[in-house]
Amino acid sequence: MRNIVVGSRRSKLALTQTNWVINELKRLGAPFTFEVKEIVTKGDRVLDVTLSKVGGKGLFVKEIEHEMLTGGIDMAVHSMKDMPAVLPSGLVIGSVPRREDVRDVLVSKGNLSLSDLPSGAVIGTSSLRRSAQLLAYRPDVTIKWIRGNIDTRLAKLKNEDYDAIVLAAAGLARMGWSDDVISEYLSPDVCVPAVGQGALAVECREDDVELREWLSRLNDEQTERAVRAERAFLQQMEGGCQVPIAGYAEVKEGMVHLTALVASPDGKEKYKEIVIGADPEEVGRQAAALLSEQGAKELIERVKKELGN
Ligand SMILES: NCc1[nH]cc(CCC(=O)O)c1CC(=O)O
Repeated sequence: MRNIVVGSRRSKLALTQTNWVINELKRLGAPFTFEVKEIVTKGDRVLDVTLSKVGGKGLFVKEIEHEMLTGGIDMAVHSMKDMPAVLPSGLVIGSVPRREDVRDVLVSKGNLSLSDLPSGAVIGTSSLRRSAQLLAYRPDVTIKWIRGNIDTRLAKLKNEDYDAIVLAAAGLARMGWSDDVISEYLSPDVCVPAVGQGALAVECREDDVELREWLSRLNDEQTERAVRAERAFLQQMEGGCQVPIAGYAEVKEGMVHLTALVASPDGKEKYKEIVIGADPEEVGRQAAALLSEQGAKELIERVKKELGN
């Protein structure tokens, strides 16, 4: 029986997601044995600065992809949100399993909602996307950067001077936290989720026909089409991690409904559109074109220049 070596980051979330996929494949009857190989990525080593400053989302997947291309591992499970819009040649996303809750959630001291937090409240996040949208809704709160995995952030909320933090509902659920810790599910109208949020990407070599056959059985077509639209939008915007970008699609009666957003870091400038269509990539490109026309492209160029690249 073929042994599939599955590369995974060492974090509890990564290992949980990896083991979930392995168990699903076993349940479907895949004729493989599985072995998990832990890989420490640059994103895991650099914990002291915001991600946007050290090179963005590619940090969590680059080393894993290198091992896959050189045969050290056969497959890897990533949070879709951490995947750059374009994959290296020779690798594919072999499966997009059914998506978890896509929403961001507020976890606050005293169980207060975003509108009930007092003026000047300190909210912890290290996501430009979240901070821009929080500030757009509540310009009177203070954003304070916070890093570390989900458990670390919850501990920091308890022990440090944060009044609230924002996390992905999906991460909390996968880590086994009860929704009792959640003070408010933020509506996608208030905080548009990140491209790929709540979804997984199972990556493998393009020419691994045998493994792809089994991965395809774990694929959820609606999630896949939604994520394709979001990622096509992300690719067109080419904003990297430096500008707040959000994209969230749903498939309803066969049509892809994409909400796309680009904002300034202070949340004062905001471009947002909903595009509906049958072809995911086309929907993503259309959303990018619409926002660009309105001024999002100029905003991205301006922010890049201000940051000196
Ligand atoms: N930013 C890191 C990250 N990458 C994936 C998740 C878990 C949720 C998901 O898959 O969207 C998280 C934690 C979070 O944002 O709260």
